[in-house]
Order: sequence, then C-alpha cells, then structure tokens
Amino acid sequence: MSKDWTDFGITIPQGKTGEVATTCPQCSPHRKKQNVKCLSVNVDKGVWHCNHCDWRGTLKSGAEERSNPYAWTPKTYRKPEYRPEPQPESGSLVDWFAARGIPLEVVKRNRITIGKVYMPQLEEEVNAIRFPYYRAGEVVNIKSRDHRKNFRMETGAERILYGLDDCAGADVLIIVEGEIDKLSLEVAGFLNSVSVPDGAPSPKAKDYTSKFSFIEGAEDFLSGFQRIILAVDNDEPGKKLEEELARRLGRERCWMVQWPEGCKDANDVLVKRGRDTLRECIEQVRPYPVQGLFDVADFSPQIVRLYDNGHVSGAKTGWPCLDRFITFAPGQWSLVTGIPGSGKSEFIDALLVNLALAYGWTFAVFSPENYPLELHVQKLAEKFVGKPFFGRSRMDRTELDKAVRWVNERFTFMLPEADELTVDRILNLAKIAVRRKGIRGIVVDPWNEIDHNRPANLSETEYISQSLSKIRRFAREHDIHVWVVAHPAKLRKEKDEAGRMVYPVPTPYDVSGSAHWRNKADNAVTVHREIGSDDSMVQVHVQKVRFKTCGKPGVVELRYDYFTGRYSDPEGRTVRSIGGNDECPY
Ligand SMILES: Nc1ncnc2c1ncn2[C@@H]1O[C@H](COP(=O)(O)OP(=O)(O)OP(=O)(O)O)[C@@H](O)[C@H]1O
Repeated sequence: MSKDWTDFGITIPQGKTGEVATTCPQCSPHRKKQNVKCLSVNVDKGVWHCNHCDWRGTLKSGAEERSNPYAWTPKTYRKPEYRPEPQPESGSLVDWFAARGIPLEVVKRNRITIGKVYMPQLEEEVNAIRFPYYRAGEVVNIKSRDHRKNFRMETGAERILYGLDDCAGADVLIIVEGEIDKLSLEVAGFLNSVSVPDGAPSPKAKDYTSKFSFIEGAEDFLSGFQRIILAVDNDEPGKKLEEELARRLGRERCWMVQWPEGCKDANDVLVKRGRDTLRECIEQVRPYPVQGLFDVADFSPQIVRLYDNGHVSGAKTGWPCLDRFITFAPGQWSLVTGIPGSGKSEFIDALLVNLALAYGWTFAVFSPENYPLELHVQKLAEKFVGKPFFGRSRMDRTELDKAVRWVNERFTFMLPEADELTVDRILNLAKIAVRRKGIRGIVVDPWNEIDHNRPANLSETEYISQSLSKIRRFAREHDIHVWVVAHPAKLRKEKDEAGRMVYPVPTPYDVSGSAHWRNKADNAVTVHREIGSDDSMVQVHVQKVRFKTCGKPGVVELRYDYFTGRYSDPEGRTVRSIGGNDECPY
C-alpha cells in the first residue's frame, strides 16, 4: 500500500499541488524558529527535502537513510575564468604600480590586469586591479582590489599562496603579507617569494584558523624548503602572522626580517629606500628564536607589549570561580590527577569544549580509554549541545549534526599503533596536527596507557624526568598547552572530620613514579569527589601554578550534570581560596 504525507509527519495544506513549502517534522519542533517553512515538497512528484536539516525522501521509497553524513568529502573548488586582455602600456594600471615602485615588465610577467569586478561589499561593479593566483600554470583564484582598498577573492575558489609557480626549485622561500610585497621582492631580485592569500589576522581575532587554510593544500610545497624567510608587515597583525607561520612551519627553519625604521613592509622599503636596501633586508635576516637560544633583542617587542598591556593571563576556563585560581597559557603543561572515577576525563573534555567555544582553540587528544571514538564524540557533543545523547530529552538530529561537525573541526584524535604507543610518537603526531590544524592543546589521558618501555640504562625517575622534559619542550616550541592525566599511586583511606573512611585528596607527589611530576609541571590540578555519594559536586584543587599571572593555589567546587557532562559554577560555593601570604596546603 502506498504511503501518504501523514505517514512521514508532513503537513500539506488541503488542495495544494506542485511545489509547497511547509515545516519539517524532523527539525522544526526543535528549532527556535519553529514556523519557518524549511521543507520543500513537490506534491505531484511525491518528493521532499529539508533545506535546514537535509532530511529527504519520496512517498514511494520512504525517507532516505543518511549513509555517512559526516564522511570526509573532497572539497570542490570553482576555477575562475581569466583571459587577460592585452593591457595598455600606459594609464591607470601602469601609473598605480609605478607609484609603488613596480615597473611595467613585472606587472606584465605576473599577468596583472585592470577590469570590471562586482564588489559584494559595495554591491556594484567597479574597476579593480586583478591579481591572478597561479598553480602549475593554471589560474586557481583571482584577488581583485579597487582604488578604495576593497578586496575580493573569487567565490568558491581555492585560497592558495600567491606566486607558487615562481618558487619551483628554490631552497629558500620568502613569505610576505600581500601581492604588492611579493612584486616588490621581484623588483629587488627575489622571485622565490609567495604572499599569503588573506593577509594577517587581526590582533583581536580569537579564531583565525581559516586564515591559514592554505597550509593544508601546500604541505608538500612548504616541506621542500630548508629555509623560510618571514618578511611580513612590521605591525601587530604582521607579528601575529609571523608567530603563527613559525609555529606551524617549524621555528628552526624560519628567519625574520627587520625592516628599516619608518618602513612597514617590503613595498614601503622599495618606495622609500629603494631596491638595494630591500635586497639588503632580505640578505641580512636573523634566525627565528628557537628554544634555548635567546637574545634580549629576540623578544624586545614582547617586553614592550608587556610594559604597555600588563600581564596576560592564560585562557579562561569558562567557570568564573575557577578562573580566579587557574588559567591555561600556551607554552605550558598541566598535570591532572585524581582517584579513579573522580571525573578527570570528564573535566578535561568540558574544559576543552569551553576553550574551543571561547577562543576557537583546536586540540589533538590521546585518550584510549575513551575508545571507541564514537563514545568520545558522544561526550563532547553532549557538552557542546547541553543535552544528552540518549533518553527522552536527547538532542535531535539537527543538533547532533551541528555538534558532530563542530567536534570534527575542533578535535583530532591520536591513537598510534600498539607497538608505537610512545611519548615520541604521540608528540610526532601532535606536531603534524600543529602544522595542519594549528592545534592549541594536547591531552594525554592517561599517562599509564603510553608504552613506557624505558631503556635499561635509565631508572624510572630518570625516565619520567626525560619524558616530562620532552613534553615541556614541545609545549614551548609549539606554543600549545599540554594536559597530562596521571593516576596517583595506591592511596589508603583515611578518617575524615566526621570520622568516615574516605580517600584523601591526592597531590602531585602521590602520582606514580616520581616527584618530578610536582617539580616539572607548570600547573597541577586534582579533580576530587566522594565516589558513591549522591552529591554531584566536584572539587577542583589547584595545587600548583608556576606563573602567578596564570593563577594561584586554591580549591573550588563545580556542579556536574551527569546527563550532559557539563559543569556549572554554583555562585558562592568556593570552598576556600589560598593565595598571597595565606598558609597554603600544597
Ligand atoms: N561529579 C560526578 N558525579 C557523578 N558522576 C560523575 C561525576 N564526575 C564524573 N562522573 C562519572 O564518573 C565516571 C568516570 O568519569 P571519568 O572517566 O571522567 O573519571 P576519571 O577520573 O577520568 O577515571 P579514571 O581514572 O578511571 O580514568 C563517568 O561515568 C562520569 O560520568
């Protein structure tokens, strides 16, 4: 028997035929805008499709099963048409470049033209200079720029580096911040330069991962250079671009340029000081500071920034009561301990979700206890949506889809083969994630799942010391925060104030292995609760904070919601805060 619309919960106004817009029984009841008619139905053909949640089907064969809605699908890009007409040898284009010290032959070689372009921000067609982005002789994108400095790149086209084809066979690559800077370097005799497609991130931007999307498609290209010169602008966004490029491409092969006083970028140098000075700037580069080798000159901008802006704390946890005691800064590592089942993993997951939401941070997570992976995604999705995965009030399909896509963008999971479960291997995988995804944090949960096959010549203490040093080095080198979850050695129950036998709050000194845990960690946190009690309160003991700008020892309570895995900050429930000259129990 053939089915009708009511079998699928679809409401068609009586007598309507042809194309009808109506609400979607799958997603509308769960949306804020419940009355929006997001379901397109063709009544005559008996087919439907929801423009919001992608639910589709036909009366004949029913609702379509979504095979793997989250599967990776290759990105498809549009290739713009670019047929440069011969340009006049004089006039506005030539004059514009001449004023910037770029001669006609360089404009011609780079096939730059002037033409009419629709500028969405102006909602009109204007005359604009057009910079074609070539890769292997083919135009992949075009940057258009009008005389008021409005920019546009082609819709749906891939964002790649500008000037890729000029660098084939070079050992050294120069990266600049704009097309004109790249052309300026050509004038100074350096063809081996590329410009980032989107300029530098704004100093206030929290999430600027999309500015670096060109790296993923250029991995092979970028890996071919022994030396990379970062010749970006001499301003705050330029500094941010320089730091992020060095962090992702590897500081050890990056070099920095110092522009002369009063010059902002390569083109400024060309115009104000001439091509010889620009050449000298590129020839007199300084190595990017790497861990362990610093001159005060290497970090003088940071000193001035510190003087001007004051101390910068770490990233806030998302729970104001806890923020008073600990914030998590890049370049550091934190020990997280607690008795089994105290909620260490839940707490870390909730923290990462908060950091991802507030700062756009991305993470690589080694958490074999959270496998199979779908269980881990379940926990992260619950925290993101604020609804459980199962049960009557669970998240709907639209919320699930949104959550899974979000988790996919923010989290990478590391699980090396059983015979490669070493600290080195995990850090190697994390290094790739830094380059590709710009991750800001790593979680190792727990430490004892790593294969600690220590060399015969090392004691356990020496081995732990070495491994923790590697972690510290990695955090600093890549400017990321590392959280290591480690279990305490066997604890004995003790009598509490009420005479009950309870487990004491473990300290970093209780962590199996050695006192190096306490000494080497930048921060130490214990997640503690009385297992078995009905109370959903969890204590977070901040037992060590190395840098006072990031916090101070103290204890707070958070309330745990078992169904969503979220923690909330019950106003006024701070157990005690210890700081300043107060006696500190840790
Ligand atoms: N405050 C709480 N109240 C009730 N249940 C909790 C609380 N915190 C965590 N749980 C539950 O306890 C279980 C263990 O949590 P989790 O895996 O985070 O602990 P853990 O400290 O990482 O454990 P392990 O040391 O065994 O790895 C989970 O089912 C979690 O939902």
